[in-house]
Formats: sequence, structure tokens, C-alpha cells
Amino acid sequence: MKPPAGPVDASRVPRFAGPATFAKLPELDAVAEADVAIVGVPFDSGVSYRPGARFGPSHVRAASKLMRPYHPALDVHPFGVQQVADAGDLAVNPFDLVEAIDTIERGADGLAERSRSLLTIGGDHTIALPLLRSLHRRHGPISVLHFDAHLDTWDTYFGAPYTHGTPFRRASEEGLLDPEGCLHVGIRGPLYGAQDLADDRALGFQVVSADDYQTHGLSAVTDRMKERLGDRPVYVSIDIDVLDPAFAPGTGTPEAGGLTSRELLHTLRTLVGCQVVGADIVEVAPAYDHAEITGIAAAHVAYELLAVLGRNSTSQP
Ligand SMILES: N=C(N)NCCCC(=O)O
Ligand SMILES: [Zn+2]
Ligand SMILES: [Zn+2]
Repeated sequence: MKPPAGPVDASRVPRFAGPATFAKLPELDAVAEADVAIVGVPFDSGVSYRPGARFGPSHVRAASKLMRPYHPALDVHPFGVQQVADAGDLAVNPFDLVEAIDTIERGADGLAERSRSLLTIGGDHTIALPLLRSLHRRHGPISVLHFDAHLDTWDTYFGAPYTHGTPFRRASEEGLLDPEGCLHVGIRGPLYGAQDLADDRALGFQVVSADDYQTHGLSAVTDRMKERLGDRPVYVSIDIDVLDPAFAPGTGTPEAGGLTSRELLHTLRTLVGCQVVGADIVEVAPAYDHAEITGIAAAHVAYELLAVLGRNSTSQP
């Protein structure tokens, strides 16, 4: 079998030369099919505060040029054991949120015919809803492993049902989620009221707070996470604001007291052996970034997920 087409070799072509695909990977059209397709969704019409996540995909791609081929902690070549390719961006309507959601769902359906799984770079968190609709069609009810400062299970803003604070309530109402397997990680900060948490529980979510990392420790958190997920199909949705603003200032609704990038990367690494069927990284808003801090964090989070997918693809059934 032909080995996967890998990234451009950084010892032959400078990293900063050539087209800015994720990690200098080939475009999806160049390889026809992939195990993992990386797709950008430059959309931020669902935000409640600072705009700018529409520029997230290009920022994360730009910050991903330094990736190297070998992941030592997982002993895997994420681009060698599986074909990873960059599918470019979906062209979503910034003026019509409902149409945009539909375009994303259809885009994800189309890409699912050409790749085993999708890693989506947002974009604001609204985009998780159509991505879950598409996944549900193939996998049935999904366990959402949701990294975020925010619950994103609120009902409406200004009466609007589709926003970046509401995707998981809509997904739950539509029956897309497995209520026995959903979990938020990294929750913190002020809420609108105590009812937010009661509603969230009723929708099928459990909460690991940012504070739990300190109170119970990293391995207690990852043990609890893996127990909750079991062998269910898991969608990993990562809002970059799960990180403390010190590690991810470039985002739209920052909250103090968040995870370190080391904690997040380690937590993701323990997903080896879980049935990860798709993932997103959302809410990178480069206008508030400094020195590419947030872009680099997001690119490394993506690499970590690719390493997990690579390890899972090579493990024996
Ligand atoms: N999904 C993100 N990043 N934020 C949701 C915050 C919604 C709010 O303004 O209450
Ligand atoms: Zn958030
Ligand atoms: Zn969010």
C-alpha cells in the first residue's frame, strides 16, 4: 500500500514558504480521500460579545507551520499512520445564520464521503450544532466531550435560538446526543443563575469544572472523563476559551481561572482508546491574540487530536 502523502518536508522547503494548509499537509483534492480531513469554518455571526472568530481558521493554519512529524508521548507519527489532508474552508453566509448552519451540515456530509473523520477549525461555537447533526446521521446519538469555560446549553439570546451559547441545548432537544455520555470540562466563571446548571444537568451533561483540576488533580479528572465516555462514539468539541486567557487571549468571551495548555494537551492525550468520531476547535479570534499565543495553542491541540486519532487507527480491535 502506498504510504500517506505527508506534510512538505521542512528540511527542504522553508516552513514559511508555500500555501498555508494545516501543518503544510496536502490539500484534500490532491489525495482524493483521507482518513482525517481538516476543514475551516470561517463563521462568527453567532457571537454574543467580541467578534472575529471568522479569522480563526487562517490564523490556526498559519500557527501550525512548526508541527513536526513525530509525537513522542504517544509514540506515533500522526501524518504517517493515516492520511491527513486539508479540505480548505466552507463558504458560509455571514448574513444568514440559518443558511450558514445548513451549509455547514451539508459541507460536513459531503466531506464525510471523502474522509473517515473530520477535524473542524472554527469559527464560533454555533458551528458544533450542524456538525453534530451530520455526525448523528452516521453514528446515532453522540457523546459530546465539551471543553469550554461556558456551558453553551443556554436557551436563547435576544430570542435567537442559534448562537454560540446555545448549540448543545439545540443538539440535545433534537435528540442528537447520548445523555449518558456527555461531559463539559473546564467550566468556570459567572452564570446567569443557578438554574443554568440544573437545566444543563437535565439536558444530559455532567460538569468537570476548571477548579476540579486543582482540587482533585489531573488523573482524577481524566479517569472520570474516560469512565463517562466508555466505548460510546465521542465528539470532542474544544472551545479555546477553556484555556486561561494567559494561554489563549485571542478569543471572544474570555474567563479568568482556566486550564493551562499543558493540562488540556494531557487530558486530550488520554483519549487514546476512546471512539473519537470527530472534533472541532472553535472560538479563536486572532484580533485579540498576541504573538500567536492562541493560534499556537490551537494548532497544538489539533496536533494532539491527530495523534490520538493516529494511535486509535493503528490499535488492534
Ligand atoms: N461559546 C462561547 N465561547 N461563549 C458563550 C458565551 C455566551 C454568553 O455570552 O453568555
Ligand atoms: Zn466558551
Ligand atoms: Zn463555547
